[in-house]
Amino acid sequence: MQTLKIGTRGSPLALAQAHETRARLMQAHGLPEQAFEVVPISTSGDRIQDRPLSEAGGKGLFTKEIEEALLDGRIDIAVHSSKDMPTVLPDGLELITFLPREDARDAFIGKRVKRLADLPHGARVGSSSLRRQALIRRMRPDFEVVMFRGNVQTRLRKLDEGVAEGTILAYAGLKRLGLEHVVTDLMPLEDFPPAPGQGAIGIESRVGDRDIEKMLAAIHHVPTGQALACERAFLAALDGSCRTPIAGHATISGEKLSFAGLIISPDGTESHEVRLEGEAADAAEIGLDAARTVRARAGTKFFDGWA
Ligand SMILES: NCc1[nH]cc(CCC(=O)O)c1CC(=O)O
Repeated sequence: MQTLKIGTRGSPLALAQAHETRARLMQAHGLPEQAFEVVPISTSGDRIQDRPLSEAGGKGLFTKEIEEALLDGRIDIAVHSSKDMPTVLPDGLELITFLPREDARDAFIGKRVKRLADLPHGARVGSSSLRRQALIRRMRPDFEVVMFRGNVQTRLRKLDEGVAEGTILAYAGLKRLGLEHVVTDLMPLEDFPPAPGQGAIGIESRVGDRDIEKMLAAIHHVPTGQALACERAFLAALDGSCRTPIAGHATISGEKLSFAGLIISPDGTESHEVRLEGEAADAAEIGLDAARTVRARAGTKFFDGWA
């Protein structure tokens, strides 16, 4: 039998996610480890460390080289953090397989205090995500947000060195790395809504590759797929103005879906929220509807300021 090649980035988180995917495929199909090979691929996003990704070219930076390998047949599937995936994929590729979502919340890591709200006036908080920066400023305009990139270990070192007094990261990523012990608090979904796709591992494949599609169908988690369809439709409908921080989170309960979305100015002073419920089967329409609603609430002037 040929080995199935699983492509992903070379970061510790990407490799952990590829290994989780392999374990689920082994379990679902009764296959040995040797039936799979994890292929690490370096992307432009991994190489650019000195500026925010939103300035360097955005999300596609983490996927381009991996998608080329998938289209060339050097790998058979690609494992991604769904959050890092652009809403429009290259022709011939699809993102239709999702593993059961991990906790989607953001986590706070404080050096001296446990909670973000307990930091003293004027404290420095590290983050390079536009969404987190804006949400931090909305909660506490007195804080100074400092640029913080790099992997978890680098960020923890920066806290030790006193560059900032706290930072915010996705809880899901920390859990997958076995680092949940560094977390001092979890941010509530209501005040600090996560990015669309946060916490969900997505598996990209070639359109029409029947054997692979069948193999992946066995590990696909339907409710996560529905939540992601809603969140990604919301994001896609608002993406035109890519400097606007966007949050969106859908939860599924039986046949029902609840969605909460938010757009916020980078300085945190103006934000617009939307909440919608409906049938899980209409996930994408709910996301699109939510985007229309929030766009109408915000007015066109909202997007003009920093687009
Ligand atoms: N942009 C980096 C990125 N992409 C996915 C995760 C975490 C895992 C996830 O959300 O599934 C992270 C790190 C972070 O935001 O802290």
